[in-house]
Amino acid sequence: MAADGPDMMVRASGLAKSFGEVEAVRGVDLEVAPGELFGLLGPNGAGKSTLIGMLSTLITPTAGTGAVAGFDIVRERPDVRRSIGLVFQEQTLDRYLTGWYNLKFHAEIYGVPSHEVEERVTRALEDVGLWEERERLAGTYSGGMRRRLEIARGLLHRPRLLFLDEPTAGLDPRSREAIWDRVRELNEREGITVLMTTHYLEEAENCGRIAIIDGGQIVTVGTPAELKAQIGQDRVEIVARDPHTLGEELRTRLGLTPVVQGDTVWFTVAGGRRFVPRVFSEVDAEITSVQVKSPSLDDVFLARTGRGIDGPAPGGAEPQAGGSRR
Ligand SMILES: Nc1ncnc2c1ncn2[C@@H]1O[C@H](COP(=O)(O)OP(=O)(O)OP(=O)(O)O)[C@@H](O)[C@H]1O
Repeated sequence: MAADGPDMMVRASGLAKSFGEVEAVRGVDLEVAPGELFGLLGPNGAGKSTLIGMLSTLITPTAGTGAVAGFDIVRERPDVRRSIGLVFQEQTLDRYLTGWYNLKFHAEIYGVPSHEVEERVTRALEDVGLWEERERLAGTYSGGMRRRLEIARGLLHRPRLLFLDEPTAGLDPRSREAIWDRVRELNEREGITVLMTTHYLEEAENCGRIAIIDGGQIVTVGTPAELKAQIGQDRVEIVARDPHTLGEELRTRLGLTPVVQGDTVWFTVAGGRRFVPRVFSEVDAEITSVQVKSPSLDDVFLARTGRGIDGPAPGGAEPQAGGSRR
């Protein structure tokens, strides 16, 4: 790595991994710049963990190449490992040690110089807001606190890049928010590059850029705003006294394909706000209220993959190839 650091913190080209018949990751190209807070968004089984596993050198790729912090993920494994912090979904803390000793123990095992252990453990606990709780047994921590302790552990060797695999999965909203506060701080204040996976759409909104991954392939990459802008359509929701009549009028007089749900009729259209006056001038049905909603990441996911993030893959277990739906 050059003294001033690599131009890309993560670079993958055609990266692929098969487990027997299962093509978990099918040729991923990805670039993450230093300082980014980057999210991999995809449903269960999309290949997120396998991709992070390859980038963190724990899984050997079947094909393609990758570099992390400027080091090759196959030929320069120790250098990659020194550059990254890893927080995986499985919990591996010792419940019978205090927060402090969990970190001290880890620092010693992983070769942090002994005269630096105290300072690094202190700093890592402060970084995740657990300094006050350092004397408590990890087993008495809440789920959110344990996850923060794991993040602290991932920071002990001062990595430039932090991989977080579903860091908030299974946590309540308050704990999720606390984790996010810390992740944002680490990213903004400390300049640590963060590559995280999530299947929560609202969390993906917090990332600077996201890649939507489905069926082992990246189907689109961009800032949340860019991805939403590409959809180009707003959702107009109209509550009406007689929604079926309104739906029929929207179809026949304005050429729309509205959906009637209860007392609401909705449709998508480019420039929704500018379109609404036309609805009022063209239809006779009585309208109670109108709402225009900009596209959400849910809409982006639907448009890019053909289903909602929690929905089943079309055609059963076989993952959907992204290409045909772009
Ligand atoms: N060690 C393995 N052996 C066999 N198949 C595997 C292995 N690891 C992952 N897979 C399969 O590869 C595909 C991608 O899995 P992966 O765990 O990477 O997805 P994911 O997006 O991280 O999902 P989740 O959010 O559920 O962890 C799945 O079909 C999974 O069953």
